[in-house]
Amino acid sequence: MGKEGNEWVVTRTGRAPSNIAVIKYWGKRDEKLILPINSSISVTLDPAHLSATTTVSASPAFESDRLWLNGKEVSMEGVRYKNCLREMRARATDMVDERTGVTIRKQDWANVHVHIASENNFPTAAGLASSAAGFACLVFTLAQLFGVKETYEGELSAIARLGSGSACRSLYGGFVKWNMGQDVDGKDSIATQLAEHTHWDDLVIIIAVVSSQQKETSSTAGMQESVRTSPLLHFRAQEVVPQRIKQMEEAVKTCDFEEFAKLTCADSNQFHATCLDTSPPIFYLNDTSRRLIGLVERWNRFAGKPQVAYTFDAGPNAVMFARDQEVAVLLLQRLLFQFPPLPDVELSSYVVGDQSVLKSAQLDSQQDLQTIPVPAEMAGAVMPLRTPGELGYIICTRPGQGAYVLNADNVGLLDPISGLPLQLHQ
Ligand SMILES: Nc1ncnc2c1ncn2[C@@H]1O[C@H](COP(=O)(O)OP(=O)(O)OP(=O)(O)O)[C@@H](O)[C@H]1O
Ligand SMILES: C[C@@](O)(CCOP(=O)(O)OP(=O)(O)O)CC(=O)O
Repeated sequence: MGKEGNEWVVTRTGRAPSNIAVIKYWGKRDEKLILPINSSISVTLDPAHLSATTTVSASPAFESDRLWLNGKEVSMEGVRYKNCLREMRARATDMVDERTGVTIRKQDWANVHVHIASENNFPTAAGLASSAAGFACLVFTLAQLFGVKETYEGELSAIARLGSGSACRSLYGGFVKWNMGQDVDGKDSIATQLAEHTHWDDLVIIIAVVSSQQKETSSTAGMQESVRTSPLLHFRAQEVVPQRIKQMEEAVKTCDFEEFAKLTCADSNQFHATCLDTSPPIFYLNDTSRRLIGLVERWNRFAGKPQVAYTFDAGPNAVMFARDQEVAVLLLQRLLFQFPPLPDVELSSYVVGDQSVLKSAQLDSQQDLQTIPVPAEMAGAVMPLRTPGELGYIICTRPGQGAYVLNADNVGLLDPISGLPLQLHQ
C-alpha cells in the first residue's frame, strides 16, 4: 500500500433509487442465486423522493466489516450482504485515491475491511422496495470504492440481484427489464435499460402510503410459498408473463399509456391473485387498497379510457401512474376528497415529494380541500365514505434516474478520518 501504517481511510458515497415493478417478479427458480421464474419490468422512481444513500469506507485500521442502517448498527452476517461483498471484493482493482493520495493494489483489498453506512429517505421494510434501493446502492458504491469495472454489461446488476432480486433493476433509470436468463450460474439474469426516464416524461407517479408498518409475510418467504403451492403462479410465469413483457416493452417504446395502464393493472391483480392462490393464502392488499382500486377503476370506466394505472407490491400501498400532470392533479383531488388528512395534519406533510402537483391543484392548506368538487363519476352514484386519516400520507414523484455518485464533501455518512457514522440516530 502507498502509505505506511494504518492511518488512511478511503471513502465513497452513492445514491440509488427504489423501483416499482409493472410486470411483477414473484418466484425463484434458484434461491441461492436469486434467479426468477419470469422476467419483469419496472419503473425507476425519482431518487429525490425514494432512494438509499450509502457511504462506504475502507481502512487497514478497521477490524471487521460493519454496517449501519438508518443510523443503527446491523449485522453483516446475513448471506445476502456477504455474497454481495464477496463478489465485489473479488473484482477489486488497483486504485489510487485522489483525495488521500493512497494507492491500494488489487491483492491488498482482501485484507482491508469496510465500514458501510446507509440511509433511506423513505420508510424501510414497508413495502416501498427499500431492499431494492439498498442493495443496488451498496453494490454501486462498493464498485466506486474498489474500482470495479464491468467485464460484461449488467455484471453489477447480477451482483445486486444476490442482495435482493428487485435490486438489480434499481441501478438503471427510467424503464428497466430484468431478463430472467437461462444460465445456471445466473450470468445472464441481468437488468437492462429499456428507456431513460426522459423518454416518457409526462408520467406522474402518486403513491398512497396505506401503512408504514413492517409486513407479516416478507416477499422472500411469500414467493417461496407461492412457488411451492400455487398452480396459478406457474401458469402465469409460463403462459402469461412472456407475452406481457413483449407488450409492455412496446407500450414503453411508443409511450402508449392506454396499453401501459391495462397491462400494469392486470399484472398487479394477477400477482395478488397468485398470493390468494397460495396455501395458506397471503393477503397483501387490505380494505383501503381495495377502495383505491375502486376509485381508479370507476374513474377510468367513466372516462372511457385509462387515466390512471395502479400497482401494488407485497403490501397495501398503492403506486399510481397518471398519464400527465393534468391527470395527476385530478387524481390528487380525488384522493384528497375521499381520503383527507386528519384535521390537525398540515397538508404539506400529508402530500410529500414533488410539490408541483399540489401547486397545480391550487391546494395550499386543509381549508382548500373544501373547494374540491365531487368527482364527476361519483355524481348520482353511492358516495364512497370520506375517511380522514385512513391513508398515512401521499408521495408525489416521477420516473427518475438510476444510481449515481455523490461527490460533494458534506454528503458522506461516515467520518472521513475515523470511518465511523457521523450522526447516530436514536
Ligand atoms: N439502505 C439500505 N442498505 C442496505 N440494506 C438495506 C437498505 N434498506 C433496506 N435494506 C435491507 O432490506 C431489508 C428490508 O427489505 P424488505 O423486503 O423486508 O422490505 P422492502 O424492500 O421495504 O419491501 P418490499 O421488498 O416488499 O417492497 C432491510 O431489513 C435491510 O436488510
Ligand atoms: C412484489 C415484488 O416487489 C417482489 C420483490 O421481491 P424482492 O426483490 O424483495 O424479493 P427477494 O429477491 O427475495 O429479495 C415484485 C417486484 O418488485 O418485481
